[in-house]
Amino acid sequence: MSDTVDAPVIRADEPGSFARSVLAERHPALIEKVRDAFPYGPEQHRALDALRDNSAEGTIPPLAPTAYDHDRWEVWGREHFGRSWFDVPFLWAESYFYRRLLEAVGYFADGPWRGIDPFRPFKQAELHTPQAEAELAALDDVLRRPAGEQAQVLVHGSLWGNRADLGFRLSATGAEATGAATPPLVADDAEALWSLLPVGSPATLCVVADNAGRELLPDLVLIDHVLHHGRAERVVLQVKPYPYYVSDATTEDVVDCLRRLAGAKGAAAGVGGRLWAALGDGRLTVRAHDFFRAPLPYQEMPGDLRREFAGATLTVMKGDLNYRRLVGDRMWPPTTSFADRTGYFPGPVAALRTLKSDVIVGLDEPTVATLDAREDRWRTSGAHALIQVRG
Ligand SMILES: O=P(O)(O)OC[C@@]1(O)O[C@H](CO)[C@@H](O)[C@@H]1O
Repeated sequence: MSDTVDAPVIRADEPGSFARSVLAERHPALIEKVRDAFPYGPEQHRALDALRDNSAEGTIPPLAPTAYDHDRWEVWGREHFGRSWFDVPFLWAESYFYRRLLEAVGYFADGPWRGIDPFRPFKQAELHTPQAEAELAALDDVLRRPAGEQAQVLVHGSLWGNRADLGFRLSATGAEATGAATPPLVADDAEALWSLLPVGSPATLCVVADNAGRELLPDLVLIDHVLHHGRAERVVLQVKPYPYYVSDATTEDVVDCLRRLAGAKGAAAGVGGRLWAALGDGRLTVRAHDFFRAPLPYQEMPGDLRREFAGATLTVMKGDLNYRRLVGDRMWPPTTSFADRTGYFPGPVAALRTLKSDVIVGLDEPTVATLDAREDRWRTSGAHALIQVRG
């Protein structure tokens, strides 16, 4: 690891970079989308205007001393307050932007808007699109196939479901946004993943969720498969403790998805019913550890979370943000070993991720050469995906 540990931390200081486009283009667009989705009052409009102006040009302000979780952000933000949003680590800047956005809409304040998820309308709409309907109907066929085939299809469903996040679609176009064809994976350790969960083993699977809506639905279907086919005795689903990165799943989103499944027709309803029962008898647990909304890499996880991961037979990290936190949000040479980068992780870990930011490790030379030769933006377009496992 030591030869690559100095890979540059990703920041948004370079005009034209992906990170810059997220802060300078996606974030202002998101503020307007949230503003339009709710009948907010003048105070919230003023706060949203202030956040828009500040995050475009200003320096990063600390939270007010009376703010919810002020003390934690004082520590997390010590080195960054007072600097430009573009000069601090990209991971930190995005995370703090979401914290400030919640503040602006009154999420933490006493009053009627407390606890109202500003992204909920978008997450809910996703559950009722024709695509979601078709994906649920397709389960009638998929769940009749042999178990091994189901496993293969469902892991890909969960993987490509990651392409569906709203933050990504705020700037993606064409095939990137609609998610047309799915090319071969740039790394595919699916076999290693399933070998860690043999049928009949007393495994505990931990799934660290990413997005709600159209990603969480296939995640839940995959979890049902694992429990129903005896590949794990227990599953722990980790979600975010508060709304984050637009579409990230919270407990409320899990409940919405379960209701959607249970209320669907055919095989999907069976999945919903089984998962509902699994929550009732403790085979499935939902947790929302506080660290999942920290602006930090998993290498800095606290002891209790470390112990939790250590107790799992396998931890599956869903999505791009979890990948960045898992391997470190740096410009690694793409052939850097995934096993080395995740060596600190306290147990077997798998990443299921579509490529939507600059970070990438664990590729072989020929794959990198082919991608470089064919596409300018293969790291960030969302057109490619991977399954990587460290056993
Ligand atoms: O974790 P997800 O949902 O797969 O992806 C989230 C994400 O693509 O959105 C941001 C840009 O809006 C990226 O920086 C980030 O990694």
